[in-house]
Amino acid sequence: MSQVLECLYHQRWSQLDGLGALIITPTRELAYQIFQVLQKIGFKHDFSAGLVIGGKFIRDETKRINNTNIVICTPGRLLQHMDETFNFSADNLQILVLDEADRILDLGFQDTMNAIISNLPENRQTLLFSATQTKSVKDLARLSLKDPMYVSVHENAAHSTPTQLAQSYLVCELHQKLDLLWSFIKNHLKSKIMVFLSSCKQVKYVYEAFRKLRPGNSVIALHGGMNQLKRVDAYNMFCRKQHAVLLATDIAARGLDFPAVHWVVQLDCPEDANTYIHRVGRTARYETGGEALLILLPSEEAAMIQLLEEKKIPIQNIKVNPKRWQSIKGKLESCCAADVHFKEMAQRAFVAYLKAVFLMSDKKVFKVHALDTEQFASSLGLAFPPRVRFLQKDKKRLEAKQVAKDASLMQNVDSESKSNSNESDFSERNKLLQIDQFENSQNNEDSDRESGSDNESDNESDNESDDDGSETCPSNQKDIEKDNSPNQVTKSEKHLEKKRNPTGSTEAAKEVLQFQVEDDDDDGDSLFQVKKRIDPVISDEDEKECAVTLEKAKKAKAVTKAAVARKIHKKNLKVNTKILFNEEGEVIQDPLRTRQTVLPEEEACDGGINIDVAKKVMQQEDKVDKQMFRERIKKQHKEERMKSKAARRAEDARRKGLEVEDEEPVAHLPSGDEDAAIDLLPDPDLIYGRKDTGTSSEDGENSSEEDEPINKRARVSVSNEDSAGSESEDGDEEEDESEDENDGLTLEDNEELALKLLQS
Ligand SMILES: Nc1ncnc2c1ncn2[C@@H]1O[C@H](COP(=O)(O)OP(=O)(O)OP(=O)(O)O)[C@@H](O)[C@H]1O
Repeated sequence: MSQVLECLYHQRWSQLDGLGALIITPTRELAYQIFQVLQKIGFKHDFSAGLVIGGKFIRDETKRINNTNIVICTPGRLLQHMDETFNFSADNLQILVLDEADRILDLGFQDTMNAIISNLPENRQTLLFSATQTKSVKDLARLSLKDPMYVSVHENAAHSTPTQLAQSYLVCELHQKLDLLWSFIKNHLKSKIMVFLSSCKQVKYVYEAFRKLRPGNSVIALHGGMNQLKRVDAYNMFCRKQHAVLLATDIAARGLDFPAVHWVVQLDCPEDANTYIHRVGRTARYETGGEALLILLPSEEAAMIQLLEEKKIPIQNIKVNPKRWQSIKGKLESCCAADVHFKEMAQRAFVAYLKAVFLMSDKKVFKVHALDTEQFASSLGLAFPPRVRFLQKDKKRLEAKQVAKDASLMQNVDSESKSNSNESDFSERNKLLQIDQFENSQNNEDSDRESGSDNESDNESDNESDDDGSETCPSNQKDIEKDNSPNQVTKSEKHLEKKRNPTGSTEAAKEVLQFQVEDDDDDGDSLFQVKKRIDPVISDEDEKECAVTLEKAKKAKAVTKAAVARKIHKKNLKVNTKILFNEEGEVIQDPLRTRQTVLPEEEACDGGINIDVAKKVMQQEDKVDKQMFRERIKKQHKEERMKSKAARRAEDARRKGLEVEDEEPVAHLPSGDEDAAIDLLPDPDLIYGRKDTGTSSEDGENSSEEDEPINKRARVSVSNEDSAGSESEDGDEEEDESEDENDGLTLEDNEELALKLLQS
């Protein structure tokens, strides 16, 4: 860090010069820690510095990154800025620092780092730091280093780890690991302990389990599946605590400088000796002391210890004091029974561990088929081991290999035993059993030599390692059980069965409760999650039926209206129609639903739809609709009028008897009001129309449209009358009465009456 500050200071670097130093780290925590150190030691400088890591708001960074002199970052986020941030330039870069350089340059970051390096100027100083530095020429070439200088602290030292670090290992079975950890924590309550596990899901589960069981020391979790704020919180909390337990994945293995860590416990075996060195490096830092404990499985011990010795790591074997042993298996079982989420976490942890072991490249150390999965599941509190598909597939692959070997051997045996053709099935079966046993013992020897051995072969290796190692392993009993277990017989029977029926159904399909494994994106470290699935026990017939139904369901397409219409049209099907009947049983024709227009062009269309003709038909139909609508409204109005007229007449008759006052319209005329008088004159149109409409209305026929202006005019006159002070009711009466009057007058009478009125 001081080198970076010094370099820029000597060059009189200013904010206007842009990016001068770039520090890249593999984890966010490490970047955060370096940033904190930079703040401490560089606060008197004028340089601007920025922490550019994932899990933060990129918009804030985008605004500032162009004016930042020292950027501390993780590779992914830096590349994102290089790709997306306008004007981001590293052209003036003076110094590039790769912390934990071997990790940064390994396969996981290869593409990202290549892209980043291609954006950097070649003339720069490059500093690589790591406790396990890469000397790979290929890696150095990628960085375009000229005359690189290698500086090492431990190059000629007797050991590659600090002398003040006490290192030990103990061997225990997989199903005893959690009890061991619990016992260890309970016996070191005043210590600051870091515990390394191989996957996020294991960290999650163990954290949750210990949170429930309360060991008496603070338990903190740190893994890649947590959001950034929680990660920073966990980091800071563990830094502050005098004694606590940090459960972590390898994101905490490198570079992090937690103060005064007493113990580093590696509950799961590190992937290689380098990872071991980085993990134990979290304790015994600078001049302080510390202790490291490595937990190994019997199947891991020999190969791992050999790797550590090759790396000059002094480590001694220790044994557990059985008096201090505490088991939490029962408690975990009850937690799983009480809390389904906890149980699911246990299932995920189970699968994640197996996956981690399965994916390890060093098959001499990591033998996934050597693991006793049933006991492991039970130690996590699970009643049944979840189904792990990748393991099953791998087992099947190995079994198929085995069967092929058996078959070839059987052929030889058959040819030899042709002379004894009268042998019974029973003796043949016995022979097969013997051959099987012979084969197994052969394979055991082979698989001990090979990496990724078969599970059947691991009993012996277990025995060997038990002899070497832990007191806690009840291996003898287990082996006896295994020897007498139905598995051996089942396997030879399976061979026989397979010989008879090579395509026979799998036993796995008939398990009652199984789980399937799927990809999981939310976790950085592990890729799989457990999904609960219940496979009912089904007969072959049911299975066939199911298969047929599924096949049909797959073939069936979604039915659309258009598809139905096409089908109807193709098959000339007649669609159902709705017919209404009245009480007499006659069909009620609904004119709105029947089409009125038939065009000759339409008949010429032979199937299909002619758009132009259809338009014409629609226009015609539209006219018909309008006409029908008008008629319906008129009819309604007329009915209303007739009703109100009848009501008024009845009222009038009640008041005045049957007398009709002829002079009434004139009597209501206001004197001197010419316009009003003219308005009140009988309209010839009205009179003529009245004659027609009057009769027609009497006949119950619809009145014509021309009635409307007449009525309007009559209404206007009434309103004028109203404005002159007369009662509206009377006006209405006048209109109606005049109508009645006019009905009895001839044209000549009306004309005469009009002239008289004009003269007056
Ligand atoms: N000269 C020094 N004086 C006092 N303390 C120092 C000195 N150098 C380093 N330290 C302390 O030693 C500890 C480890 O230092 P640092 O983190 O730089 O080591 P490292 O080699 O980078 O470790 P790692 O390989 O884990 O990243 C830190 O707590 C740091 O403060």
